[in-house]
Amino acid sequence: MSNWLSPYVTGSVDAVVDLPGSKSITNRALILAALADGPSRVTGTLRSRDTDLMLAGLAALGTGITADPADPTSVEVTPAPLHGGSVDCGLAGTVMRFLPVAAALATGDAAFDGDEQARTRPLHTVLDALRDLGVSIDGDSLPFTVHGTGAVTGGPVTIDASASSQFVSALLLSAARFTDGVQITHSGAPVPSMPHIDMTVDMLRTAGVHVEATADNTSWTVYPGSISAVDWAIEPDLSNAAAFLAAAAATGGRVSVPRWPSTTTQPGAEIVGILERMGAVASRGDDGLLTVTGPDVLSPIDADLRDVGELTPTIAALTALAHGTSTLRGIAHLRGHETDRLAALTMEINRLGGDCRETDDGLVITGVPLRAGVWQTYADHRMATAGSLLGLRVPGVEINNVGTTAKTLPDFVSMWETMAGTAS
Ligand SMILES: O=C(O)C1=C[C@@H](OP(=O)(O)O)[C@@H](O)[C@H](O)C1
Ligand SMILES: C=C(OP(=O)(O)O)C(=O)O
Repeated sequence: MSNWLSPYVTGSVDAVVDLPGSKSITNRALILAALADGPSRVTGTLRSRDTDLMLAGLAALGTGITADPADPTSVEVTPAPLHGGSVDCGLAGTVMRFLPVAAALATGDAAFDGDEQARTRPLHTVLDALRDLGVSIDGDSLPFTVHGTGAVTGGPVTIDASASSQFVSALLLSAARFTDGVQITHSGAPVPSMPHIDMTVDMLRTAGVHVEATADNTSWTVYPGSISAVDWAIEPDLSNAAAFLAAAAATGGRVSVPRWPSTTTQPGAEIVGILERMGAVASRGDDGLLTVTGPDVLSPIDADLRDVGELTPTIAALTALAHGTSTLRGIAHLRGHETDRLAALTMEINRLGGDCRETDDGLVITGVPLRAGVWQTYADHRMATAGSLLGLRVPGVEINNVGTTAKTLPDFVSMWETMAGTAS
């Protein structure tokens, strides 16, 4: 795969970057719309590999999906009784975990497969939970087949969700349509990415679903009932915004992101506080314009990223540019993301002459002078954006397969080059 020379800036960036919709909110809205009691319109839909796979998967199972030809981010979703079909999950966690639960409500066999690399991502927890809830499934990882009978009994189920919050979100999203709803008990090490479960609960409530969660983050109940059709307006993707805001921090420059929500369930919003801890200054105007201004020198941090693991590649790249040693903890579960992100970040930062060490649950990174080199991405969109961040400060960083950013941000290269002032 070809390499892309990521832009190097001698000064600082100064840009306004408008981000497309959130992957996480889009794929939840699409599932809820497909299971709702009437048609829904989703506006600001992210159109990227992960979300297009969700659209295609729902359509393959019988849901009516119509994108406005004049504005593909405006999508009409018309629920229909689900039937069997073939679903490609790509490398999308939200598709491989959320959709099988909806497919259990179908009449017929739903066959799931995905990228080679997706076959090793943790998945059996959600399939075992479905089995416990009365669903017949062949397989424990991709590829597998859900034998839907048109109904799921549901009821109590105990799972270990310490490898991914998506196991809980997956069950919650479809459970109102189970005959007995669901009562999930988590048993195991703490659940990562908790704000993503809060996002699921929040969206279920918006769709009129009765859902309860205990304060200790170990059990959730969804009562059986209908899911209301909702016209969903998707917020910009704040996790994708993080890499651009981090560019301001890395270069002592300024990046603004319009339409930053005043309140949000997206964990990506936490990037602002993290950048402030590293020395940046942030403000949000009444018009929703969030601006980050970078410091002359980046300070190291000691941060528990368990809730915001998705931000790790961005933060790790920044700490490799900071003056001092940073410790990132609480992120052992990143070994089951698109790739083993702890190993990948260590390998690639060190390949550029950096000083990164893996621990049991994270990374220890010391900022040292870096050199040119090829940054491998392991089919991971966030590895590509992390390498690009280093490329702003280190001349000659080439990103292998930058196209992997299409997973959640197909326009990444042009947006990044425009921000850096190198767009042709
Ligand atoms: O539910 C979601 O939309 C997500 C949950 C998180 O997964 P994990 O809990 O596996 O970290 C996050 O990292 C992923 O990018 C999106
Ligand atoms: C972990 C991620 O994705 P997925 O939804 O595929 O788990 C991510 O986008 O950082």
